[in-house]
Amino acid sequence: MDVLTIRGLRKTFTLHTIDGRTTVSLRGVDLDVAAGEHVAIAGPSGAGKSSLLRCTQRSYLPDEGSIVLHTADGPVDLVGLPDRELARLRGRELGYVSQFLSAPPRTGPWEVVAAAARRRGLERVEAREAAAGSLRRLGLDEALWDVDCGVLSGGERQRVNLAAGTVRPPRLLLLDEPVSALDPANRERALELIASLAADGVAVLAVFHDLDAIRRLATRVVAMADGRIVRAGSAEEVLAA
Ligand SMILES: Nc1ncnc2c1ncn2[C@@H]1O[C@H](COP(=O)(O)OP(=O)(O)OP(=O)(O)O)[C@@H](O)[C@H]1O
Repeated sequence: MDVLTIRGLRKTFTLHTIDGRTTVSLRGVDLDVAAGEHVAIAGPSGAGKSSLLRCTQRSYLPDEGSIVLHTADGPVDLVGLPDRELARLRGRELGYVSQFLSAPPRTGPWEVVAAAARRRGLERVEAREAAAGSLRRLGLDEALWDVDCGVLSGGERQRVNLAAGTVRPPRLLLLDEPVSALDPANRERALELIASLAADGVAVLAVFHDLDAIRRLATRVVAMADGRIVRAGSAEEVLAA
């Protein structure tokens, strides 16, 4: 069952500060991601990997094409979706985990992750419990659960981010380098958590620079170059090429 259907996606940036020069980041991308699939996007710097994730999250608005999320209420094209509808979907069905945590001031990890669980439909008490389970699973020291996220280390923040993205997982989860700041033991916990999402039917679209993570997690790899998908297949096939 497809969760995400992308067709003819194009994105060009106009650099107003440099005489209106343009950079093309996506030159017509077609991609499907099914429930329980983990699709890793590989490719050199500047290939368009993050642009593809950001267009799907709709933090970038594409110039052309469609990005259809097959939600509980039927298919929805995220391109052109009104902001209110988009905000509702981002809470419940579309998750995005970047390298960086953006938490409101003076909130702690437990509160941040519980708020994510509540947006996905859990009641207050269950949300707190689910958040505690996620933080524990990612090995975040309990002494840190109520401290201001602003004082956490990069690796601690990354785990809070991942816990918020995966607690009560959404239908489609976008991951942009989610384990880049983690030490080996915590990286291992995080990869195990991400691997377990497939069993819940979550569709994952991810960018990892780390080839070992791609080999372990991806059910399919798509290689991008110069704004296009140039190859797709198993991790072995695509990474060998
Ligand atoms: N906000 C932006 N403004 C202008 N140009 C951008 C912007 N975002 C991306 N680009 C351009 O689009 C192209 C693709 O960038 P993108 O970040 O998607 O590549 P990437 O494959 O994720 O690279 P990396 O692996 O280095 O993160 C690049 O040429 C980049 O300069």
